[in-house]
Formats: sequence, structure tokens, C-alpha cells
Amino acid sequence: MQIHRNIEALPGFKNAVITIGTFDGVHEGHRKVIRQLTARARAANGESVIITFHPHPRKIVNSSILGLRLINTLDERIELLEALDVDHLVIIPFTEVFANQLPEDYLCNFLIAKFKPHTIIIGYDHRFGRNRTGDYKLLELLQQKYHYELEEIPKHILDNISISSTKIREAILKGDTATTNHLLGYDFFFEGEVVHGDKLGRELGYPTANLKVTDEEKIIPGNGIYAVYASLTGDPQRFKGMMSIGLRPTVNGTKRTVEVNIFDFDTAIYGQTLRVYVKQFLREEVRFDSLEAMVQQIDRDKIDSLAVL
Ligand SMILES: Cc1cc2nc3c(=O)[nH]c(=O)nc-3n(C[C@H](O)[C@H](O)[C@H](O)COP(=O)(O)O)c2cc1C
Ligand SMILES: Nc1ncnc2c1ncn2[C@@H]1O[C@H](COP(=O)(O)OP(=O)(O)O)[C@@H](O)[C@H]1O
Repeated sequence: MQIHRNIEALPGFKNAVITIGTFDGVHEGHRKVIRQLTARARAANGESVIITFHPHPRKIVNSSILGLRLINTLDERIELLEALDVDHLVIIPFTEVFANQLPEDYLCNFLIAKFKPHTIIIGYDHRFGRNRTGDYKLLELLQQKYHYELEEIPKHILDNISISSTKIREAILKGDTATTNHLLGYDFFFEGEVVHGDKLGRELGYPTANLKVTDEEKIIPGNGIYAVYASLTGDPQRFKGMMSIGLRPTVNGTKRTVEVNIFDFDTAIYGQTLRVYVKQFLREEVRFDSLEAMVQQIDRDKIDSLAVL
């Protein structure tokens, strides 16, 4: 997959079959659309092109949802799309100027001028241009003039995509790993930099890599204890482990922490980036009367984790 970030330097596409969207999550619903895209491109003897936006258009167009958390960072989205046999990914910086183009200008100066699309695959409810006034009808109207084919994404797939995206975000926040991973079609993951904690973990027999998630838009699972896989950037090895997210009431914690104990592992990894695949929710965080009681429970968490990993 070729990645293009500069719209002034796009290549000449061959029979471009294009679709437009944010694809946050690259979940099962998105994959259906992408299969439609790649199949159509093959049939047209052309190239499949995904046009996506960053930052998320909803942040620009509707500032009331500034707090919107995303299932994927841009880099994760790229990585997931990379695995799906798409020829080109075009990342458009979604600015106010871009959003404020008249629909006809967007169509003519952007879509047609830059892509010369053979086919546009789009949902019937797709909106574009200033105040989102451009619609499918306009695309139909100008089809002859600009010689593109129009292919509709079936409504049930579109409905399913928006329901899934909402459900996935809610499920992640609730710690509902079964729903999350089922709807995503892969295990939800996130990354964080390993930072210093209170140095209590090692004393308790369970050193934990404390993670600082640097992308503030990234959604993080709700509080609880989870069975996870973990890997270090640049290292293909995937370790088993368990994660605790929460306030750590037992040690009178006040800050929400994300920490991972990696099984059969004994290396200082401060400063490194750890990726965590959230496999299964095990239990809620509890306030224990003593550290011994907590360690006994963590012993059981390890057994429970190993049973699902
Ligand atoms: C698998 C696991 C489960 C945990 N469960 C709880 C818990 O239920 N309640 C709690 O207060 N802290 C829990 N913790 C957090 C510990 O209190 C924490 O690891 C300890 O304070 C060490 O922190 P440090 O890494 O900053 O030294 C858990 C940690 C792990 C790894
Ligand atoms: N099995 C392991 N799981 C997680 N971290 C480990 C492990 N073994 C060694 N480490 C290292 O030790 C650190 C955790 O030790 P800990 O005593 O909990 O200190 P801190 O409070 O700074 O997290 C991790 O950040 C990592 O660098």
C-alpha cells in the first residue's frame, strides 16, 4: 500500500476506484466496504484508493465533541489498512479551509482533479463540502459530466458500521472485551511509554511496567484487571501478561494508572514503547485490606490469565 500525505504530489492513478471515510477501528463493518472496494478495483483493472482524513472531521466540523476518543491512532489505522490489500491510502489534513469548500469545488477541484476516479464507492448518506451540503444526489447529477461510475454502499452495511463504531467505543470503556474484540475482528490494542512508578511492584513479586499513553485521542479501556499480550516496539516477540487499570485503592493511589506485569520476563524497559493487546477482562479493581491479600489475588489473576492466553 502506498501512503500519500501530500495532496499536491499525488501520482496518476490507474482507473482509480475510490472510497472516502475515516475508518476508525478498521473493524468488521469497514472491512466489508474495503472488500467491495478491492473487488471493484480488480474488476475495473484499476487501483483501489482509500481517502481518509486526519484529524477526525467530527473534531473540525463539530467542536462540541472535542473529547471524542478514537479506537485507533492514525499510525494504527495505517497499519491495519496495510494488511487489507488496498493499493493507495491518501491522508487528507482535514482543516477548516478544506471543510469549507463548496460541494461542487470539492468534487471538481479535489475528487475529479486529483483522482480522475473510474468509480466512486460511497454511502447514500455521505455528505461533503461546506455545511455538509454536498450529497449523493449531486454525485449522481455530475456523473455524466465527469465520467465516473457511482456505486452505493448498501444501507445495512452503513448502519452496521456506525452502530459498531459506537458499540466498540462503549465496550472498550466498559471493559467488555468480548464485544470489543468480536466487533473489531481483532484484539483491541494500544501503546504506551514505560515510565517509572512507585517501585512497589517488584517488592510485591509483580513488577509492573507503568504505561504513559502519549496519544491523548486514543481510547483506553475502563478500569479493571485484564489478561493481555504485550510486545515491545521493534521486537516481534509477543509476551503473555496481565494488566491493571485503575486508581490502585489498596495503596491509596490517586492517579489513574495503566500497568502491565509481563510473564517470564525480567528486563528493565523504561523509556521503551509497549504495545498491549487486551485479550480478556478478568475482574474489577478492588480495595484490599492488606498487601498480602492483594498479592494472593494477583497470584490467582496470573492463573486466570494463563488459562485464557
Ligand atoms: C494483575 C494486577 C492486579 C491488580 N489488582 C489491583 C487491585 O485489585 N486493587 C489495587 O488497589 N491495585 C491492584 N493492582 C495494582 C497494584 O497495587 C500495583 O501493581 C502496585 O501498587 C505496584 O505499583 P508500582 O508499579 O507503581 O510499583 C494490581 C496490579 C496487577 C499487576
Ligand atoms: N516481568 C516484568 N513485567 C513488567 N516490568 C518488568 C518486568 N521485569 C522487569 N520489569 C521492569 O521493571 C519495572 C517495574 O518494576 P516496579 O518495581 O513495578 O517499578 P515501577 O514502580 O517503576 O513500575 C518495569 O517498568 C520494567 O522496566
